[in-house]
Amino acid sequence: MPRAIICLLDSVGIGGAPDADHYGDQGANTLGHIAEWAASGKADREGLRSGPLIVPNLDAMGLGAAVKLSTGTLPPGLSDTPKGGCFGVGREVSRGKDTPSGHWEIAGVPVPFDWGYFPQSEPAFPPDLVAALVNRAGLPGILGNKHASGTDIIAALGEEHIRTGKPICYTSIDSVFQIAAHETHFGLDRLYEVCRIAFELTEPLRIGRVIARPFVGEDRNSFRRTGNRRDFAIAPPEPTLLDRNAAAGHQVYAIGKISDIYAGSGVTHKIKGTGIPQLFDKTLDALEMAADRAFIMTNFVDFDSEYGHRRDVPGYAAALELFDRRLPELIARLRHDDLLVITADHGNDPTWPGTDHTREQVPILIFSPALPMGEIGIRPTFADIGETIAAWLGLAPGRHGQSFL
Ligand SMILES: O=P(O)(O)O[C@H]1O[C@H](CO)[C@@H](O)[C@H]1O
Ligand SMILES: [Mn+2]
Ligand SMILES: [Mn+2]
Repeated sequence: MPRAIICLLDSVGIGGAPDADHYGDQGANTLGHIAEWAASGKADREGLRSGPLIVPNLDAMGLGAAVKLSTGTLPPGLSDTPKGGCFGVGREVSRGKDTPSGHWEIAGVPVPFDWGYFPQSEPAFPPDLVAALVNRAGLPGILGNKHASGTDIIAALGEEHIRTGKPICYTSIDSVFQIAAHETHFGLDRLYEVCRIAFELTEPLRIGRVIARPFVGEDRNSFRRTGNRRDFAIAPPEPTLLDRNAAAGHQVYAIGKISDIYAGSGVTHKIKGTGIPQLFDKTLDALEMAADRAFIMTNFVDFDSEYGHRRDVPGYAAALELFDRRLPELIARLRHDDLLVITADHGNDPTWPGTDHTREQVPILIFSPALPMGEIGIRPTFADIGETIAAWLGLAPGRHGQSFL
């Protein structure tokens, strides 16, 4: 009996989105640029990695071929002849280049509305929203109130936050309201409670997520965000693949950020984890436990949060190489009729200006011992991924997308 697994490499885009220019992202190519920089020695970091990007296992599944299909150019060091599985390219129809938009569409539900966003001007948040938050959460005020990189703003305002007890509120070009606060000086539970109130206040503005960003350390040189991040997210507007599989009585394993991204909907087994090695281990554990017709989905967030937003090319390259080294362990554990999909939700080109996501197409790499090699072309919506898995698991077709098998 079949099972299906998605390893979602958060932000590992492969360029080529036809609407990239609407976002100022024409030419962005997360994977392609990392490979180029690595090949020219610009992704070297002592003690971490050096030289060309080494990802033979992803490449054997068609990563290089997918980038070539997406952009017309084969990145240096990659191959355009896969050794197994099916490869293709996913194109997003949802207008947001954010994590929920990408994930929901992958699970069969393109986002039919425009998210709310906060302006680049300062203050970024409407005064009545701030007043309501301060009042309801009993806060002495807030800090930040602007677009920012999360690590930069903690370095800049963390000491003042500890002194004043005012949480640091910031946003980005995504539909987010983020709150950074110290785990002990402010308190983790208090931070979550402030976020819960903020979520109630921002939901009518169609803000996709309120994100708790706890950190530790005593000064700007030692502040460090912890794994206790929590996302308070709007629920998808229609039943996703997760809901459909759970409603059919089958298991749905949500590993890492997945449960938060779908607001817990359709999740039967929520598994926490941080960092690529641990998330990989949890994926192997889930595969061990998973019953027939189970769906397992893991979000590997570090590509995005630790390296893409931080514009850290060597770090991103090393993370790809780490994932690639582990991949054979997963493939070796697949049963005959298990289906593995490796894909991404958007781009976050670490060579691009700024610190935000980039509008890109994504790789779709599919492997099953039961599946012959093939190419599935450029798919007009990420929802084709969800429909393929739905068909594989024996679910009725959904409203969006088509199976490519
Ligand atoms: O700079 P940090 O706090 O990592 O924020 C990033 O993380 C958010 C959620 O993925 C994005 O909207 C982006 O702003
Ligand atoms: Mn993402
Ligand atoms: Mn991100």
